[in-house]
Amino acid sequence: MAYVPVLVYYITLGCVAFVTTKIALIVFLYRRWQRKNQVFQESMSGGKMVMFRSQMMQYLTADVFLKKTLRLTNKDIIGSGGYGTVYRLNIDDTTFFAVKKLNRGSADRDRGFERELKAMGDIKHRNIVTLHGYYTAPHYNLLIYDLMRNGSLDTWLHGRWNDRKHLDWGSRYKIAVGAARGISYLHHDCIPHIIHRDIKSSNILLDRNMEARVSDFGLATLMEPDKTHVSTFVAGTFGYLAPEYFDTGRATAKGDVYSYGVVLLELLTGKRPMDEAFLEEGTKLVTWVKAVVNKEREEYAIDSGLGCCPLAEVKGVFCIALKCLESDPSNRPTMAEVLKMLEQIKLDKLLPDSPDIDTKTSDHLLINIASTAIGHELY
Ligand SMILES: Nc1ncnc2c1ncn2[C@@H]1O[C@H](COP(=O)(O)OP(=O)(O)OP(=O)(O)O)[C@@H](O)[C@H]1O
Repeated sequence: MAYVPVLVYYITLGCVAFVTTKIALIVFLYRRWQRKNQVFQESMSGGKMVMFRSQMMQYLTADVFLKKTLRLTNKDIIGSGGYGTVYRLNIDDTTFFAVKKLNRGSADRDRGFERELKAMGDIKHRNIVTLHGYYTAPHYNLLIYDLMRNGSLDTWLHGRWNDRKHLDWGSRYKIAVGAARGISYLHHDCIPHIIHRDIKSSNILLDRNMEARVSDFGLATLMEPDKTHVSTFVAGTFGYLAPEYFDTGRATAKGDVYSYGVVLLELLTGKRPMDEAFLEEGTKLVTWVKAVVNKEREEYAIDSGLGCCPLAEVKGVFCIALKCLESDPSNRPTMAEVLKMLEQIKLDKLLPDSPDIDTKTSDHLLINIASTAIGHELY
């Protein structure tokens, strides 16, 4: 009987030793993983540089990177938006990055800011712009992204005449599918799930193969946009915001689906969501397209710059866009469903023959619609 307390003692000791070793092992592995994934470097100007380790970054030291980054000037600017200015960073003849300088520094931020950035750095997907690292300083922050050679979808569709380039139907369809895949990944495959909150054509960037990459995810949550930036309202951009957002102020995955529907309409019609012509007539792109599609006259709304395109596919994408734009969020599909429907359109095309439309021959109709019919009698 005297053996029992001794036995209990040894069993307890064994359990405690086992649990302690496990915890120590987990801590050790976590620390090693952290060291492997990040390179910390203090800068000369009191900031902190963090680079996430990846294949692309393995030959770069944080030191070289930081020196080049801090030497960026106005002539390196490639764009600007509500959150700050974007620069092109050339490391050598073959390695380039895009550096986004956020207007505010880390002085007014809590530690959650860096935690969010690290979480953003973990996300790797072929339809999402990779965040390679960041630099935090008291008065500004820098985010280091992949450089997207072909700029934004917004510039391709609505840039000044000399910036605007031709996007045929094949390219537009591929962009639609790529962007849907990227957003679907954020919504369904990331743990925790991520709501983008600012889906729009200027946040869909195009790589050298014209593959769509979703950018700026997480930024809307990370920082309140610059108050001077008129197109941005709390989080998100006018023209892309789902109607319920104005009532609730809550960003949801279905709100992203709505914004994605607006991007689909831009791809189909070539028009901006808040085109001046619409505003003058007291309407907007979504309302106008809904009216056109209700009358089964989609061909009148198709971008005249599209050239020859398969009408069945185009109509299919109009139909998906309108599902995304349902006023009641619960009637909208999820992004995974949107992606499936888009892919199905090509599969269906392999079955029966679908008629093609040459939008060039109906140019005069499109011009009529755009210039006179918006908001009034459509036809
Ligand atoms: N990774 C990148 N590679 C290449 N160009 C980029 C990259 N990120 C941004 N840009 C360019 O810089 C422009 C400004 O980007 P930014 O994200 O700061 O603002 P935005 O998306 O246009 O507007 P907002 O800040 O209101 O969301 C983009 O339109 C794009 O042309």
